[in-house]
Amino acid sequence: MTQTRIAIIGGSGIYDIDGLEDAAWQQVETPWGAPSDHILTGRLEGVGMAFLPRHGRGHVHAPGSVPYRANIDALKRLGVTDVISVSACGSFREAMAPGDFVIVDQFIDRTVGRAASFFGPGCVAHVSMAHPTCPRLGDACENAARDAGIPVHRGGTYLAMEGPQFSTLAESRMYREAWGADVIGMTAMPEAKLAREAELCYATVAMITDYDSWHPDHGAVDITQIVATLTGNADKGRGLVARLPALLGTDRAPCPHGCDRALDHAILTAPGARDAQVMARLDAVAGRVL
Ligand SMILES: CSC[C@H]1O[C@H](OP(=O)(O)O)[C@H](O)[C@@H]1O
Ligand SMILES: Nc1ncnc2[nH]cnc12
Repeated sequence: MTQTRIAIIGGSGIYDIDGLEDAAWQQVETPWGAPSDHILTGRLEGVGMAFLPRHGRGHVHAPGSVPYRANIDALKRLGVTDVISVSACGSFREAMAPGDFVIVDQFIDRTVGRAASFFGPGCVAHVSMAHPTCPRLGDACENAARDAGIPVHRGGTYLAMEGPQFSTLAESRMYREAWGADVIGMTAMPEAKLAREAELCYATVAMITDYDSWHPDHGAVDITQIVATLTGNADKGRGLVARLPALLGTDRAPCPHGCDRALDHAILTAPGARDAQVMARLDAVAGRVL
């Protein structure tokens, strides 16, 4: 039986978590460069935890320059089994109001130019992204949010835009009306793709901060309002995280949805045709099958 290790990737406004026993910020090196920051490790109710601020402490990484591959590799290297990605998001639905949380289950990837795979020439792999988030982890996030009294919606499609500018009104209407997206952010892709390649269970918790620009009563997105909403929701985020260890437990059975076996039939490059240098970089991410 594997030991559970829960990672929280903190989004905008979340640069630290408190309450960890044996807390220490650890520097982790990866073949993909340095992660966004050192990683805070420790234990919560006997369960191993790791916290990584996606934009770095002080918010130094823009959505397009977050080192997504290094971040996921570093978490895998630390023995993480489950990744909960927390993201400040705009909402395309009246009912998903600022202050609410949405447990996202689908993504539309509109990012461009970000390194979106650990694989490539020398070792080619294709994983399924049909169901990009882990329902078991989604259950834990939903239950943790409900226990903490947070208004939570289960299921939603996250439109990942490139940014850093917010959407035009025409884009906002298109994403909402024609594409059926529910929330919008700038960072869940390629993070979710990389987590799947690294065989990690992954869930996104969208913290709604605004109505983007489509809503006739709310006008354009305003970063001041976003930050105020985020600050006001910090306790909710803490409440959700605090409940996760009890819900996930210390011993982790294989994922019933197969997230931890995503590479079983994914690698196409014949063993004799694989590039040794490329293979060396995949030691943490794909070591189980290489
Ligand atoms: C602070 S508004 C825009 C910024 O916030 C979100 O970041 P994260 O997903 O890391 O919480 C959004 O994706 C943008 O990067
Ligand atoms: N409206 C919005 N668009 C993109 N990212 C966001 N993060 C928070 N609000 C957002």
